[in-house]
Amino acid sequence: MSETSHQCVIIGIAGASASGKSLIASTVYKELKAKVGDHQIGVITEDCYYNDQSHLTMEDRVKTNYDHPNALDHNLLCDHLEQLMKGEAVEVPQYSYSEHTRLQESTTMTPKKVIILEGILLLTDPRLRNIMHASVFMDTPLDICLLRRLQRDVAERGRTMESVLVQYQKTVRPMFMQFIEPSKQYADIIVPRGGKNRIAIDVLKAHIAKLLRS
Ligand SMILES: Nc1ncnc2c1ncn2[C@@H]1O[C@H](COP(=O)(O)OP(=O)(O)O)[C@@H](O)[C@H]1O
Ligand SMILES: O=c1ccn([C@@H]2O[C@H](COP(=O)(O)O)[C@@H](O)[C@H]2O)c(=O)[nH]1
Repeated sequence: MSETSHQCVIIGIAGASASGKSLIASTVYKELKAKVGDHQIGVITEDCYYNDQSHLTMEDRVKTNYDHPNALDHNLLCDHLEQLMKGEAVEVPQYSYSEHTRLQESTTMTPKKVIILEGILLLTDPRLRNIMHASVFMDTPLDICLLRRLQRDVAERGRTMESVLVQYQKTVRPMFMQFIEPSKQYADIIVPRGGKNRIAIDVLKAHIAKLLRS
C-alpha cells in the first residue's frame, strides 16, 4: 500500500487479456457512481497508454509485441497518476486497437477521490505498484480468456479469428507466462472466474465506499 497518495486513491486491477478486468472495473464504477456520483470515482485503462505506432507501416504495426512492457508508455501513465494525486486534471489518450495508433482526441479526467486503474501489465511496474493503494489480480483460466478474447476482438476490435489465434501463440500467451502471471504475487486480492464474480465486486465496492467516506 502506498503512503504517497493524498487527494486520490488508486486501486489497480491486473490479469491476463480478457480475464475480466474491464468488466469488473466498469461494474464497480457504475454501481458506485449511481450512489456517489462520477465526481468521486473514475476508471483509467492502461491500454490508453499504448505507444503510438503511426510512424510504422501497418505490416510492422501488426508484428509488434503488444504484450511486452515496452509497448506501453508507463512514464506518461505515472505522470498522469501523480498529477491526479496532486488534484490536477489530465488528458487521457485514446487508442485505436484496429489502427494501433493514438487518436487525435483525448479524454479529460478530472481529479477523483478514487481511480480504478485496469490493465495487463500494471503489477509488473514497481512505480505503479508503489502508487496503488490496493491491487487485484483477475485469475481467470487462460483457456477461458482465449475464448472470451476471440469473441471480443472479432466483435469489437476489428480482428479476424485467425489473427487473434496467431497473435495469441506468438506473443499473448508467452508474455503472460513471462510477465503477467509472475506479477500475481504483488496483488492484495486474487479474483477467480472473471468479471462477473459478485462477491469480488461487492468486496471492492465496500472497500472503495469506505475510502470515499474517509
Ligand atoms: N465472468 C464472466 N462471464 C462471462 N463473460 C465474461 C466474464 N468476465 C468477462 N466476460 C466477458 O469476456 C470479455 C473479456 O472481458 P474484459 O472485461 O473485456 O477483459 P479484460 O479487460 O481483462 O481484457 C468481455 O466480452 C466480457 O464481457
Ligand atoms: O494495438 C494493440 C494493442 C493491444 N493489443 C492487445 O490488447 C491486449 C490488452 O488489452 P485487454 O483489454 O487487457 O485485452 C493485449 O493482450 C494486446 O495483445 C492488440 O492486440 N493491439
